[in-house]
Amino acid sequence: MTEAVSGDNSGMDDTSVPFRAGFACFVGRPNAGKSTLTNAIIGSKIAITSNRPQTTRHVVRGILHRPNSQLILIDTPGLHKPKTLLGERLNDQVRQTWSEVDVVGLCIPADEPIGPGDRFISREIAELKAKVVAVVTKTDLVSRATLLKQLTAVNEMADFAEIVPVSAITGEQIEVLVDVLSKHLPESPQLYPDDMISDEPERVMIAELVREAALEGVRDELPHSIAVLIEDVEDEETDQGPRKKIYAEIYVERPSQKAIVIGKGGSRLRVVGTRARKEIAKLLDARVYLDLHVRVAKDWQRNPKYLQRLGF
Ligand SMILES: Nc1nc2c(ncn2[C@@H]2O[C@H](COP(=O)(O)OP(=O)(O)OP(=O)(O)O)[C@@H](O)[C@H]2O)c(=O)[nH]1
Repeated sequence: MTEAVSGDNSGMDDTSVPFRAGFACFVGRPNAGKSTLTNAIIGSKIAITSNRPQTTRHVVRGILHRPNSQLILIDTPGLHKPKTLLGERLNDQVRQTWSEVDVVGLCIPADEPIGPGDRFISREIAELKAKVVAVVTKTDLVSRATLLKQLTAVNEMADFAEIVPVSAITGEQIEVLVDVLSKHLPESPQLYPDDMISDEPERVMIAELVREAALEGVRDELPHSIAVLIEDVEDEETDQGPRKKIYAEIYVERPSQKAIVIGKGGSRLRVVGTRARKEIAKLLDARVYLDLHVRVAKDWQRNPKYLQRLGF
């Protein structure tokens, strides 16, 4: 059980407490709430979330600065049964990430019984050098009694360093979780400068925002068939001042999917462009011009050439 107290040490200059820094990631079966939790902790929209499983593709990092620690969060895609080359590469990427972190937070939803998926992942991470903290997510969805039962079940499932119940939606216990994760980091000097919240390449983050906008409202029709490549980002001067000119390509697998993305007379693509542009402008804190193209790349999920181009 967690024994950490949530504390705001800001302003304190306590040299007797060693500085800790390192990497942490959340793992868990699809839909366990990993991305939402990462967002709640970092406080900025850097990992794509959706109510469909397996939407997190890229390893995204957020950096959390505290007076005595620096926690670097890595967001991994869910481990799943690989059906395509993309699936296999994603699983390799997940295992690679797991082997590099200091602390792993195993996310188990409070509102669903523990299943074979949770046990499978739990066994895999038990082999790692990392400390494993069990995170019981979505506590806002259950009663205290149900939560207590789930905490007991999690406690019996494996030997965790700690168990922390949280709700990413209400924010309950988020600070406690950060304290617990930070406590298990190794003693180390700061690894990144103070003002960084992410070292994910800007283009990957921009691509995620375009992808999210393109999927909005049509997730059922095109769940995994969309990928986005940022071809170029240019700084340009205009009469209204500087702005970023971004060239993005949306890849789909079939002409029918291209039609869905573009919509009648290009109507949907305009909405996608506007939505994505606003989000990108927020991310970059700049004026943005977005040039969007939709291309059909047959079976890109199975084609090593495309996968490489798209960064997998
Ligand atoms: N009520 C409630 N819902 C949550 C909470 N955390 C996540 N969810 C919802 O659960 C669903 C899945 O959350 P994600 O964060 O996308 O889950 P994930 O584990 O990253 O999923 P994959 O990317 O598929 O591996 C979304 O609909 C979230 O809104 C929470 O604390 N409370």
